[in-house]
Amino acid sequence: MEVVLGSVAGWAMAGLAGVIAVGVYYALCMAGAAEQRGKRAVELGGGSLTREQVKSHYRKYAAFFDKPKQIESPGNVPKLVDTFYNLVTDIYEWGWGQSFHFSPAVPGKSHREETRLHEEKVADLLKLKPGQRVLDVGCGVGGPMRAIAAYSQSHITGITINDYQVARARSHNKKAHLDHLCEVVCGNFMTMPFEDNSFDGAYSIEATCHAPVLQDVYAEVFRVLKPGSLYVTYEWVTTPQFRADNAEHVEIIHGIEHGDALPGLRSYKEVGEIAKAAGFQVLQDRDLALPPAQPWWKRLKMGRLSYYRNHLVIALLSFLGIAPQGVVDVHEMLFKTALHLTRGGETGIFSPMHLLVCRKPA
Ligand SMILES: C=C(CC[C@@H](C)[C@H]1CC[C@H]2C3=CC[C@H]4[C@H](C)[C@@H](O)CC[C@]4(C)[C@H]3CC[C@]12C)C(C)C
Ligand SMILES: C[S@@+](CC[C@H](N)C(=O)[O-])C[C@H]1O[C@@H](n2cnc3c(N)ncnc32)[C@H](O)[C@@H]1O
Repeated sequence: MEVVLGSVAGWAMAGLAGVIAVGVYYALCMAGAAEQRGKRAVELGGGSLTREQVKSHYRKYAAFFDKPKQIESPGNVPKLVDTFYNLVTDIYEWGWGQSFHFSPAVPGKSHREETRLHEEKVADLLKLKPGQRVLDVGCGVGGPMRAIAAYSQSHITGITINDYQVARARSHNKKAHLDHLCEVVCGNFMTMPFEDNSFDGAYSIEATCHAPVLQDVYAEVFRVLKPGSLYVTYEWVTTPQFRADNAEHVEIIHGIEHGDALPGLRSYKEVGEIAKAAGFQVLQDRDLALPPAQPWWKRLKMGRLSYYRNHLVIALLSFLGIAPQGVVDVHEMLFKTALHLTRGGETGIFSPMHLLVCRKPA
């Protein structure tokens, strides 16, 4: 009898160990992986930073927001943004996907479909045609670029300040067999390495919010566009509901700025005025987040449970020495900014998709 019980217990233990091993493997390698499974948890790192640099660079990044004067100095901003994307790019790809932006929710559609629709809207607004030369200002790892190139058959050149993103974007372009239509350049969109009047169209998706001086990046886009061409941008702004004398509003906006490397959010009114000051005719100036659009923050809110799971996975990986020290802090910062972004959406004081359609006069 004892022998039988002993062997049953042995099998039960072995079964339990097997279940735990599969669970740990799933948590480390699969859980929360990006929709396109471009990144696995065990591959989370610090972009172009060495493992040893992650913690200290995170501290430096956070310190910027303790001393707002540093952020106000325009020359410091691109470096700060570059550091930020070294810290977050892997986590974004793992937990969100290859397109680093929001999209209005669409009933019955998946996050990937919502994202694609929001990106194809850019191609439609630009009236893109096969063979045209188009600029993606602040291209990330190229999710939008690939969707727009595949949809329009135009040739897209993306620019990003972060060299780790350049490598990621090039690798994704190749894997998607779109490298004949998509190319990526590392550079600062405040001073772009492109000829005057050289593009048939340009767009920026949730990227120019990082510009220390918005008029300067708009002026650069204006310079490189051919006369008569269009520029479409999705801007992060405060809306007419924002009140500077409301403490909760101010806290939400500061939380968004801190967790998203922003030198200071602009208001919905400013962006159109700035585009005009840069020389553009503004053809459309409106918030795509307004009803009948469904909440863009829905996925952010619904993902709350998976963020806790992600946090456990990252803490475990960091404890085991697989993920660099500091990744836990970065993840915590993102968790907090997700709360601020959600509150920004719910209160209606913030939009990540204020649309401008601009034309460089013919
Ligand atoms: C345009 C910008 C980025 C917009 C979004 C793509 C990102 C803003 C906040 C990010 C995230 C917040 C919470 C993370 C979560 C804690 C983690 O477990 C998985 C990844 C997140 C969901 C992450 C994903 C990307 C964002 C939604 C800015 C920077 C101008
Ligand atoms: C939130 S991501 C959006 C990326 C992409 N548009 C997308 O939707 O997936 C912002 C992008 O802007 C880029 N960026 C920010 N400041 C920049 C600068 N000064 N010069 C070039 N790129 C910059 C970042 O490197 C990042 O790729």
